[in-house]
Amino acid sequence: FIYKPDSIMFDLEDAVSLREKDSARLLVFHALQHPMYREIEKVVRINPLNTPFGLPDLEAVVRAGVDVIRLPKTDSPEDIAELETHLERIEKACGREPGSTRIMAAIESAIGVINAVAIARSSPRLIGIALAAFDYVMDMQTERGDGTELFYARCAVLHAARAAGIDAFDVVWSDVNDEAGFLREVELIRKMGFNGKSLVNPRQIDLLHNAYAPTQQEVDHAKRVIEAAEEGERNGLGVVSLNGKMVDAPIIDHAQRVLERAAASGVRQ
Ligand SMILES: CC(C)(COP(=O)(O)OP(=O)(O)OC[C@H]1O[C@@H](n2cnc3c(N)ncnc32)[C@H](O)[C@@H]1OP(=O)(O)O)[C@@H](O)C(=O)NCCC(=O)NCCSC(=O)C[C@@](O)(CC(=O)O)C(=O)O
Ligand SMILES: [Mg+2]
Repeated sequence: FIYKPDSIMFDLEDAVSLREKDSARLLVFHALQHPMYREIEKVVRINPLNTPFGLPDLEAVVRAGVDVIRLPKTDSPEDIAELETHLERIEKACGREPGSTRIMAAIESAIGVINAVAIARSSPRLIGIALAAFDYVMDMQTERGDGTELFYARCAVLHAARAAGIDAFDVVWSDVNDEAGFLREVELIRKMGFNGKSLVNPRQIDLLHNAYAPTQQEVDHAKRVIEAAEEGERNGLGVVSLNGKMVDAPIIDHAQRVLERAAASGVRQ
């Protein structure tokens, strides 16, 4: 995988026309079992369970070894409970370890945003919740713009994820040729605290990883914080100072996170 994505997502929902739902499902069923995808986290966006395609999608991809189900248009914790009931049954039927299929809930409506906390806390299978903008702005009777239209939804989804201890993923950026616009949006969501973003094109992978990578300056500072903290500990001090600034537990945690992110994504270019 030359692009080094964190995971790969196969879509059976809105990127697949109604006439091609069955053939797409079969393709994904085989792709999931291909050795090429053995090492990477495999996500499948199934169709909603209130359509004729949702359950056949689930039956096929769980048997084929999917890692994470992305449930589109999640409006309530009951949607997750329904998915879980089916997952338990299918895992048992095909001999998969119970609970091993994880869930990412995509929130795409006003009611989904309102219920974000209940959704995020509804299952131990949830690895994260994602905001999906295009359906959401339709529901809100507005349109995609500079992000003002997503202001409340982003805050709500992010807080729900944090309160539940799971990841939060931002919306897709669909104009793949507008690199500057993509980077502006990435900068905003990184500062807000999102763990990342759903992507639609391989050209976006490196840009996103690079924007999330800490700068050399941040890495150097994090190392000095850790050194100062270690020295403080040797001297029995709870709080130490580095260049006149207080270094205490949250600052040390932050420094450790910067170093972890550098180990995962390198240093920003
Ligand atoms: C955007 C574009 C048409 C641009 O085409 P272009 O042709 O200009 O792309 P190029 O860069 O020229 O391609 C260079 C090379 O990369 C290959 N390549 C391109 N894309 C690739 C890819 N995704 N995966 C692997 N490979 C890829 C390509 O095959 C070529 O390979 P090669 O020929 O070998 O050189 C194309 O990317 C694309 O279709 N993306 C997927 C769209 C998608 O997934 N939509 C559904 C999810 S959103 C949604 O539903 C809304 C939502 O529901 C969201 C939510 O729920 O979050 C809501 O409500 O908001
Ligand atoms: Mg959608």
